Amino acid sequence: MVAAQKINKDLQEERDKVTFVIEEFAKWFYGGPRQLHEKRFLENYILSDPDLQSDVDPSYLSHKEKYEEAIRRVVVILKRIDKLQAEGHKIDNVHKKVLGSMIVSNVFKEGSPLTTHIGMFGQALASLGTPEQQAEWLDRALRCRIWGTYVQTELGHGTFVRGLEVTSTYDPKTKEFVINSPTTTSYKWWPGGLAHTVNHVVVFAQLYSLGKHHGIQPFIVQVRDFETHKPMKGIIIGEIGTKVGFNTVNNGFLAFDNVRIPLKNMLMRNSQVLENGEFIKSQSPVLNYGVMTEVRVDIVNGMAQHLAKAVTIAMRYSTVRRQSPIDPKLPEPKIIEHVTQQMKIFPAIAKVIAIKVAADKLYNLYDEITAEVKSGNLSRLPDLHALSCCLKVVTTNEVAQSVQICRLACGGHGFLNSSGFHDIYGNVVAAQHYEGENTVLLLQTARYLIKAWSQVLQGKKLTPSVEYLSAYKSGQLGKWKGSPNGILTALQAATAGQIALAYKHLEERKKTSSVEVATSQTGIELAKASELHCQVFLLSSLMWSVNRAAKYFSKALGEVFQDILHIYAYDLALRNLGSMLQFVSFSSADLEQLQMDFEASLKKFKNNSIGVVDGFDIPDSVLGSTLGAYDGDVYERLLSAAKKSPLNQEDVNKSFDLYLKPFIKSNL
Ligand SMILES: CCCCCCCCCCCCCCCCCCCCCC(=O)SCCNC(=O)CCNC(=O)[C@H](O)C(C)(C)COP(=O)(O)OP(=O)(O)OC[C@H]1O[C@@H](n2cnc3c(N)ncnc32)[C@H](O)[C@@H]1OP(=O)(O)O
Ligand SMILES: Cc1cc2nc3c(=O)[nH]c(=O)nc-3n(C[C@H](O)[C@H](O)[C@H](O)COP(=O)(O)OP(=O)(O)OC[C@H]3O[C@@H](n4cnc5c(N)ncnc54)[C@H](O)[C@@H]3O)c2cc1C
Repeated sequence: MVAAQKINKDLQEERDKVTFVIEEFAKWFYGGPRQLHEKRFLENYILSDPDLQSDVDPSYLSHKEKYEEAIRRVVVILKRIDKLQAEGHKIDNVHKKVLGSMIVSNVFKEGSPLTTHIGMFGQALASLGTPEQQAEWLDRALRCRIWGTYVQTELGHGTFVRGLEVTSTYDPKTKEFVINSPTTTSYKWWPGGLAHTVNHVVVFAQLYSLGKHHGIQPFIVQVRDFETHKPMKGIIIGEIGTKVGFNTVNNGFLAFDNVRIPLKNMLMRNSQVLENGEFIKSQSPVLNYGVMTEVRVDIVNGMAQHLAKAVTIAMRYSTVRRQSPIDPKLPEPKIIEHVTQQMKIFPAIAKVIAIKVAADKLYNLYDEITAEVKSGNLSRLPDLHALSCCLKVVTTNEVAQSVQICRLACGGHGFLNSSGFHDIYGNVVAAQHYEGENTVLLLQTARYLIKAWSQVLQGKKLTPSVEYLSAYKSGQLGKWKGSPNGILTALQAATAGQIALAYKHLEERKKTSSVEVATSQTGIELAKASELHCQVFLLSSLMWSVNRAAKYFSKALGEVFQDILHIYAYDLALRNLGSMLQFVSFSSADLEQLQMDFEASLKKFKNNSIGVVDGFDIPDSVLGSTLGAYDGDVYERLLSAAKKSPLNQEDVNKSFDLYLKPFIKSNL
């Protein structure tokens, strides 16, 4: 298909310079040839459905119409998936990821009202429900015959889950729970799909039984009638209004007026209530937080894909766009020739790879540790929690910033909706808020780091992700070397130094305050330490992966990975100089050299930059951008998109006769 396209000649000229086989890179990026093949098959199979070929640009629709169009598209896709499965094509986890983050993000530019159904409601049933409960609800949920969402946050509390107000009180006489929202602040608020889409919820509420409080527990509640879709008795439900993005996610509010549900509707894989009201405690209260952990892991993977879209747009546009002669005797260059443009885009390309590699490692860790937890071994759960929290934060923050930079790198045209940046940005910044507020999650990782430092002080052995703290304590880190490996050790020294300082100040504060107050007072340093620890993880994972690539891939691709690693490491070092200067000794010559090395790495990568974004393998139908299409036909696309504006469907708008003309006349 691509071969038949007429390609912009500047873009072709740059593609001709690429030194590696793009297909080899794409296979690596998607986890292997099978996965790449399946991804392409699914994208093509779903997006070619005639009912998705509508010429309607949803950004011109009203809020209500956008939702209705999103639901229409949901059903088209669900039918398509049903057909595929009926033909014997198994939808596995790989496909779910593809569906979740690529196709869905383009078909539903502002998010899908069913993402939390698949990603959270289904997951809650699978991980919190007993086998009997799964038999009753899970299969129907997976086949989308019931729709649900994950209802935790309230108007008054999102972060502090233990502070939620909705109550679930067991009535042993009727063997029912009574779910109630006692105050305005106890209204459930935010869940995706809640407002007008779902008919079930997994709701988190404070459990009371036989007059005793047993903390936050999950319950399944039907909120709308199967036939009429009207709210069930005692259910007050609606939508929370327009947002910065995510406008088709149908986020809702929900209150319960003493709603009765049967005993079997408490999800009892972990804790249980017996018929007589007796409460059986789970192995750990945090087992009920498992769905949040899983989604944090998914978010990291999603961030690599969002940024891949943004850099594909910025890179292709920068190859097609010509502006401002560099040498006055020569024609205007492609804007990618300006080194400042390379400085904006190439580190963002490197970040896609670093985040993808970290997400893969996190998925592996998630799978290993979840299997251990299922067999009753919770010992490594804190490792997973600490890593998933800080990675969720740092990747959402970094990607939000990089998407902005890519948008700005496209000049004025980047500000058009048709460029695609607006929707990518809306989806990314939403993730800075949801699934745990970013500062709060950094502080969770910090708890782990402080414990690790205390173990170092006691001479204990640490888990691999924090082993560098022992190396710092024994004076092995802190000498500057300008290689990626040297940057990693410098960053490790800065992180360990920051943790040691936070620990010291925490201990000092503990002399006059409680642990909790002292921890809160030390929050700024703790959050900084977590952020740095995450950067250490990202860089060390990338180094590990690039070294591995040298063994498994062609020499040409191995070199590209090396170039990417260098750009990533130099950029990271330059951005974190302040933190490193406190704990590592540099000369001004070292810093001058770092800047020169960074600039040289941009130059070295330049010829392969277009090849890498092509290797992200994002078809135009998924990218949805006038600036970033494969053929580089930017100006025709901009014009054609503008012509579709509803305002352009008539020569004169009625506001002229209604307002402007009378005004001009009245002032004569
Ligand atoms: C056609 C369609 C096809 C469709 C196909 C579709 C395919 C779809 C594919 C799927 C794609 C999906 C993509 C995503 C999209 C998502 C969309 C948006 C979703 C947004 C959802 C949300 O937004 S949903 C609400 C999230 N709301 C939070 O996120 C609250 C944060 N708030 C807390 O999470 C707790 O409140 C907080 C602070 C920890 C304190 O909890 P607390 O007070 O109980 O505990 P403490 O702080 O006292 O901690 C006590 C000890 O527990 C430890 N610990 C705490 N948590 C732990 C944990 N999780 N695991 C282990 N350990 C944990 C801690 O480390 C301490 O350990 P230690 O004592 O040893 O230090
Ligand atoms: C787009 C979107 C989709 C969502 N989807 C869902 C969903 O499907 N289901 C669901 O249940 N929820 C959902 N949520 C809710 C979301 O999970 C919460 O908004 C999020 O966890 C943050 O909690 P909060 O709003 O209470 O923030 P707050 O905690 O009120 O944060 C406000 C400020 O207070 C600070 N702060 C709070 N506590 C601390 C602390 N301990 N230490 C230091 N600073 C602190 C924060 O850092 C922040 O700066 C969604 C939210 C959004 C935006």
